[in-house]
Amino acid sequence: QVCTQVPYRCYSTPGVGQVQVDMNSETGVATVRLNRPPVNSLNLDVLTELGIALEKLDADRTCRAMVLASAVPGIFSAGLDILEMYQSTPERCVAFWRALQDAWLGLYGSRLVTMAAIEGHSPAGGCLLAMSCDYRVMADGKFQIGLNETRLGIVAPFWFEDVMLNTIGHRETEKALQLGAMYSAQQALSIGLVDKVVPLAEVMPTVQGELKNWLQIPDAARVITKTSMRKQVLDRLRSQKEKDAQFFADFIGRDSVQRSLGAYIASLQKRKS
Ligand SMILES: CCCCCCCCC/C=C/C(=O)SCCNC(=O)CCNC(=O)[C@H](O)C(C)(C)COP(=O)(O)OP(=O)(O)OC[C@H]1O[C@@H](n2cnc3c(N)ncnc32)[C@H](O)[C@@H]1OP(=O)(O)O
Repeated sequence: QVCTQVPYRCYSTPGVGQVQVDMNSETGVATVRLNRPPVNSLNLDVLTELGIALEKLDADRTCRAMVLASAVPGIFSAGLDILEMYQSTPERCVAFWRALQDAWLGLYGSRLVTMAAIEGHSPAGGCLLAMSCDYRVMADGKFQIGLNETRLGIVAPFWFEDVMLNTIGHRETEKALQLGAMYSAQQALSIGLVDKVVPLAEVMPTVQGELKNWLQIPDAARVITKTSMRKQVLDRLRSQKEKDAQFFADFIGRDSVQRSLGAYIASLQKRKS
């Protein structure tokens, strides 16, 4: 559904879609909010919606920037939906992985200025989304961010690794990935995983302020520069998408990986009781 009120255009019905897009055509800035309570875990549907939303914004010539945020308080995104990887079928796994690849290629390769407003926890796939933006502002306090895959007994794929390498460098990435490290906002700031840390209520105003700097730069020059910086990493996945999807399905289907995921799900539930 599309609402036509100017200057806002909504690509989804507010409060209904799992990926809500508000486009302000006066400023050229779109706000994309993940909206899948309780934790914005990324399943096949959300990833497909996100991929389509990014594609539409990229094609919208009035759009110059996108803020990626959450409609769920306290959570940016809990990462990939673990239930998509646990006791699934190989066919579903491949479809799920393709949707993730496409959403990521759309985000990392976007011509728009992209900013992550991290107003909550951001593990694994959530951290990947944030790192794939051009700039990150995170709320100070109890929230954590990082690629924690090894703690689940799974492995961050090479393109997650590439994005982290390009964000925080080789040494920090080696430690972060092996340990499955989760960082507080202040720790994330100190290693360059986020660009600014502010109180929760200041995250959005800070993002809007920073956007002004980015939007002063002529789009064409900035986009050529961004493409040149990111092309190698994008091409590495583009050239082996099917192989990567098949590898994911095979890896996830292993008994040992399924056992690890089962134990991790149980530990999440136990934490609550
Ligand atoms: C070689 C390469 C080959 C390929 C190898 C494979 C590569 C795969 C790459 C993987 C990337 C990933 O993103 S893997 C995903 C990693 N994500 C995580 O580890 C996040 C785990 N979640 C948490 O830590 C927490 O939930 C957190 C996000 C901080 C929020 O804490 P809260 O206390 O607010 O909420 P909780 O009570 O814990 O969670 C609410 C409910 O949501 C569920 N839940 C939480 N996270 C979930 C998730 N990611 N997927 C599904 N469900 C989730 C909980 O179980 C609860 O379910 P109920 O009990 O039913 O209510």
